[in-house]
Amino acid sequence: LSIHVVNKMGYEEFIKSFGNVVEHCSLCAAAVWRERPFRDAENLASCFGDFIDRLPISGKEGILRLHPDLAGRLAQAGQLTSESTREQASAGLNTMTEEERQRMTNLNKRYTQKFGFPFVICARENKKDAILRGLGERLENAPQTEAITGANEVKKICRLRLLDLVKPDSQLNS
Ligand SMILES: NC(=O)NC1=NC(=O)NC1=O
Repeated sequence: LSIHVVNKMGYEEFIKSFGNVVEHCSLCAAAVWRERPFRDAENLASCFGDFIDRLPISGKEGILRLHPDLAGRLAQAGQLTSESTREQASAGLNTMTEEERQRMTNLNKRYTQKFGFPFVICARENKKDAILRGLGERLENAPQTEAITGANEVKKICRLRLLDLVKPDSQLNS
């Protein structure tokens, strides 16, 4: 997509195109549409980021609750969205040993029990060892801290998904 095409979209088309750049949260796209026109993909990503930053803690937690666990039940059942499937595979989460998977499952369960939302990290910026380490470390954080830390990871995931969708004109045969 060219940013010029994006800027001409009505909100239905915009939501259809960007409804999953924040996992299962088309509300974000529905809200960000009003900020058009966007200069480029980075500007579009920062509009999504600002929307997430402006949410109250309850809204940030809500966005985190919409995320699938890493290497969790949905992943093992092959029921992740295509974006999540690709991201989790890129971190090597689909090639874990049984021991690693067990450790991930236990840590995810402890994290979700403590915070009331799942552990979210940008899988494209981390490999499985960093993810397991991050999960163990962040488990010690205060709830308020983790809602914000998780939301910042969602912003990284969202930006990378947008950069996949919106290409600079130089890269398009427009
Ligand atoms: N719980 C998660 O962190 N999920 C995910 N992170 C990603 O980068 N993709 C996901 O599906």
